[in-house]
Amino acid sequence: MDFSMVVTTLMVLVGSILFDWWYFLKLRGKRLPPGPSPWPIVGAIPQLVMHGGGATKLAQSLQSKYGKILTVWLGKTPMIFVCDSELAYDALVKQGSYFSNRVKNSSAASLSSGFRILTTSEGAWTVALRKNIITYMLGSSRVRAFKPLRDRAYEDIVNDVKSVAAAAEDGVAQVNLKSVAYDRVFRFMLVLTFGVEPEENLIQEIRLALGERSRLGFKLNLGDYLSFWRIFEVKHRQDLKHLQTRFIELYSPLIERLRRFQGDESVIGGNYIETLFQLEKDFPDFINESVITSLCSEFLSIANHATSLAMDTTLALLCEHPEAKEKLYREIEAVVGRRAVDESDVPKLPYLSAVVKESLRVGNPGLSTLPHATSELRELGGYDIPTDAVIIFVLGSFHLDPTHWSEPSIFKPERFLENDLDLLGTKNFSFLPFGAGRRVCPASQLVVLEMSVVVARLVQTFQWEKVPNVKNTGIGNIEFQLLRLCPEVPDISPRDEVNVPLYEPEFLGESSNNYQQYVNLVD
Ligand code: HEM
Repeated sequence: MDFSMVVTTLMVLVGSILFDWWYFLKLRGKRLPPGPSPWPIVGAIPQLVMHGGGATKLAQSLQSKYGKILTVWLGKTPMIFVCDSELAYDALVKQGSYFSNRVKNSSAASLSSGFRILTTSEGAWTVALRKNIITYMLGSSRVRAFKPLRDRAYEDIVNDVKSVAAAAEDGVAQVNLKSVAYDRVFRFMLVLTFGVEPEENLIQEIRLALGERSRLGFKLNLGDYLSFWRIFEVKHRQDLKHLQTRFIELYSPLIERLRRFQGDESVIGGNYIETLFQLEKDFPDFINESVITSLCSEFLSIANHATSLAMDTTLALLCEHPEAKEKLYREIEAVVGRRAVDESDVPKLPYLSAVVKESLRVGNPGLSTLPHATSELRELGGYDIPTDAVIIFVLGSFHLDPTHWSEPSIFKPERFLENDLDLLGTKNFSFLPFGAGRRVCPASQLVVLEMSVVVARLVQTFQWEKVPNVKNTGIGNIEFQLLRLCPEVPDISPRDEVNVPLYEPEFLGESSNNYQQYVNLVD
């Protein structure tokens, strides 16, 4: 490095430290919620590193000292954690139009084609994307229309587990349910996205790339909080760029095929790409191949982990509470009998619904919402919330709040037979697994249906027990990610054989094509 290079680097370093310091002092002047005193320049980053469990877990551990709304400084940025359900109601409902912005950071910028995906964008574009996903992908009529695809996924999950059981010598096998469920949910989501199940090697390539997206995208990038640190993240930014190019390579044959052969009989109509082509007509300047690619990656990655983790966690909780598992089995036997549980049975199975809700309460895969931001300086709980703050609603704290729940950390599905709490917090916010307000998760109906059927079929088909002494190998809760590693790898041994009915093709929605062709295509 020559002398002028050294001088320039030093000047950039000093300049960015001074900028961060000025920025920090500007925000320190506000009446922010209390929290640990920030260190100069770095804020609470050293505490975060020492804690090792991520910022949300750190905030939860500080709650008893600082109260239910607190600030943890990451470098120059205040992260405000709302651990109280009533304050969350104030922010997400009463002041919902201000608190529904998203936070911009460097990884999100690269992975979202300049913040044009649903989880990062704002304004008219967000409204259009939400409307698109709610009306054409996840709304009730579309959920009904895509039922045949889900039926196939349910059957595949049970069959995959059966083949593990069949291969076991003594009838007892170990199965990693998270990975079985992930694989089938992923394939289902691929068909929903592209209208066809891609060839096996392409599926594996997409899966690898999405794994890399989670790893790079949800990593805490210090450069977002300490400007000078950005010079150490050049490689990270290059990796993100390469990854986006890789996604374009992987998806473009699938997208191109849909563009060229619209109405192709072998494709499931109403897929995500087709809805994006429609959106392209309304927003020609806003959407392009790179944006479509980012939207697909978002759709595929947000959906799979959370759902398969939630299924896995529910089963693990049932294994820990055999009396609840037996009660569920008896309910299914009494109401459904010896045939496989179908989605249409779910409303007739109140204990199943209570099990799913209780699992989402104590083991919610999303410990918190995605990060929110305000569109202008607002007040919450008597404190200032500036536009530069990152705001996290800690759903896990609402769910374990002793003022709302008796014995909050105990798994007791019966409590949901006695209360009338729904999934969207319409009664109160003490139970809020999918968030609320303008940024509420649009997939709650789909997720609960999938969880209910998969858990019911697995309980009616197999005896499950937890493998003793399996330790959590995990990485725990990663910041801003709807991910939670579940330690359990349950043991299975087959119950009496259950006759899963052969798939009956049915209505697939207005623009859909012949299901049998789809079956031929994927078989
Ligand atoms: C157990 C499974 C799931 C849980 C617990 C869950 C929960 C959540 C939560 C807490 C949020 C953040 C809300 C906020 O920031 O205020 C969210 C956002 C979102 N979820 Fe889910 N989710 C699940 C599965 C899914 C699936 C399967 C999909 C898609 C098929 C999906 C699509 C989305 C989208 C697109 C957003 C962003 C909404 C926006 O920014 O406007 N989620 N989810």
